[in-house]
Amino acid sequence: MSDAICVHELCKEYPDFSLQNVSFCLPKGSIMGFIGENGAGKTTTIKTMLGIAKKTSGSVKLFGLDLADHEKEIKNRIGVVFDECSFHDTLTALDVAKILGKIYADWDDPLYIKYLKQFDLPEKKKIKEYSRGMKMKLGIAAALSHHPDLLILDEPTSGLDPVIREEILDIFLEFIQDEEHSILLSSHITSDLDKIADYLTFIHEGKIVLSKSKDEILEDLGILKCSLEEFGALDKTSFITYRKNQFGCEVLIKDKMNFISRHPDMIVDPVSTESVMVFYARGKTV
Ligand SMILES: Nc1ncnc2c1ncn2[C@@H]1O[C@H](COP(=O)(O)OP(=O)(O)OP(=O)(O)O)[C@@H](O)[C@H]1O
Repeated sequence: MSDAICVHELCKEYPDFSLQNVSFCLPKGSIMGFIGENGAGKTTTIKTMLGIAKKTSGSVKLFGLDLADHEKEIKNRIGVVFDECSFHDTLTALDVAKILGKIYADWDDPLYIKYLKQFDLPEKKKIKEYSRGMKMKLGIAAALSHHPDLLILDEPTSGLDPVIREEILDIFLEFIQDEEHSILLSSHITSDLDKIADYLTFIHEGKIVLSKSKDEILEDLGILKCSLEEFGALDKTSFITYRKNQFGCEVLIKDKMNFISRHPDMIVDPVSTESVMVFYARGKTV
């Protein structure tokens, strides 16, 4: 299986923040959830990958090609949505079609109009009169309407109600059905990622802390609740982080099956995407 995205040791320096050797690959035909707390570096990674922000070092391949050498081809094959609306707010949805029709070789007006109707977006209303959710839906409609092979979406479902979120997640799932299309989706709404992501990449303070298939993560990791005495007796290599609370300790265990076989008396609960994010962001290491 070839990769739609392959990021290798990507670095970006801002005065108060640095992206440090970010590496991950997204196999073609799959959805990757890109997760991290506010300010972890998700948008910076996406902007640096796309050349919108200049990288300090590292390499990015999209469809196996270098962006610098194949910019036009690559940009035609990608649909991008950022959490802030990228269209000027005096435009209407129809104006957007006129502009994008000139930019993208495969722009599909009938498909765009179909999405406007499906998402209940008025064609002639100015974007400044759209709600936040409507602007987000417009961005998604526009990104899908030039038949991209890859969607890169920064918080695409934030600001949307659960009904339209589910509809959009279904569209994303349909999009990857032919195994040629892929999606990188950053989100705080971990329940959305639980539903649709095949791979999860966690970023914390500018570094990738975990990037694996969701199934592997769910099989490998577990949460142990134990007393402080029990925690003190644990083999320190058996866990990743821990959090103390008023009752004792919660511990993010790795190689869960092996741990359970060595500690049959202890109860290890399954992890969720959200709990893994919180353990990496707020848990302590030894
Ligand atoms: N143009 C910029 N100049 C300087 N610093 C920046 C710039 N853009 C982002 N940063 C800093 O980089 C850090 C990471 O920001 P980024 O937007 O990538 O985080 P994020 O994970 O997308 O967060 P959120 O979930 O809140 O959108 C922040 O500390 C931010 O202040």
